[in-house]
Amino acid sequence: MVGHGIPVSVLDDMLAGVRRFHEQHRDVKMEFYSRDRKQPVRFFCNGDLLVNRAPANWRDTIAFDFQDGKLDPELFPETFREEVSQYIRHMIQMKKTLSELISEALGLPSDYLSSIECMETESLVCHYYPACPEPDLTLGATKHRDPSLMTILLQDNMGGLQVRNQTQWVDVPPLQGALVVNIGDFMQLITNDKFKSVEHRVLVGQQGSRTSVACFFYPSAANKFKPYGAIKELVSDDNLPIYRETHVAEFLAYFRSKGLDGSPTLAHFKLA
Ligand SMILES: O=C(O)CCC(=O)C(=O)O
Ligand SMILES: [Fe+2]
Repeated sequence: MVGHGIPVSVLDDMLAGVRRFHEQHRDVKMEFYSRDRKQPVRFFCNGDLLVNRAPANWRDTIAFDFQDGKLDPELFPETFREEVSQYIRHMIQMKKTLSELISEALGLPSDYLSSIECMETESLVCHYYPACPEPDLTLGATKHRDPSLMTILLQDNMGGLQVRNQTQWVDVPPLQGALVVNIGDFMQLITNDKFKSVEHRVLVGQQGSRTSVACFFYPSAANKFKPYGAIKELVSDDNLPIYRETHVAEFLAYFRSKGLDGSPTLAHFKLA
């Protein structure tokens, strides 16, 4: 979908900021290095390394965890503080619009998804995929489905993102000024398969590095342990719930315990 309402310069500034951060000397970035998820701003390499038996992800990431849209900008690296602040404001705006559109597409009142507070918290991850001398031996990101409700993705002009359509991997070519919106597994769970999450991966290139920014939306911090299951209006006697209820804390813990190994998260929550 085209990022209407978001000036292209905001997207370009964000990508340039992400690149600036990652291309600094390692010592500067190490100030933010952490593998502790409790750190709301953290820089790490190959996030999955310690759990995943699949090939390593050829990328570095700086992540920002916003709780209900809030995170003190003082914690952001100065290198792109303004860009992150501006970008997240636009993401929250766009989330509101998409939340209404998705609610309507489900045949529900437009404020339905906002009323159940399922997309109040944002996790913003800013990736850098270095050029790889032997790109056939690895992947930028191994195949996975996002565990979020929805993800808004911004990519630079290098290409490499692919989505799975049945048995084929299909390129998602970069388009300046455009954002990609992915449905995540938690949305599939609450919509009882009406909206399906998309499997995707990122190839690495030999020529030049790639930057991208993914904004994942999750339930409000206050609802971390609130059970979510199939939306009542979407189930009936001939359309029974497919998955058991779960809360986002459990869902993410399960997702993280297996890493980006490509195995389906939702299978674990399926009712017999
Ligand atoms: O870099 C990309 O285009 C995709 C990143 C991604 O899939 C993720 O962070 O979950
Ligand atoms: Fe993803």
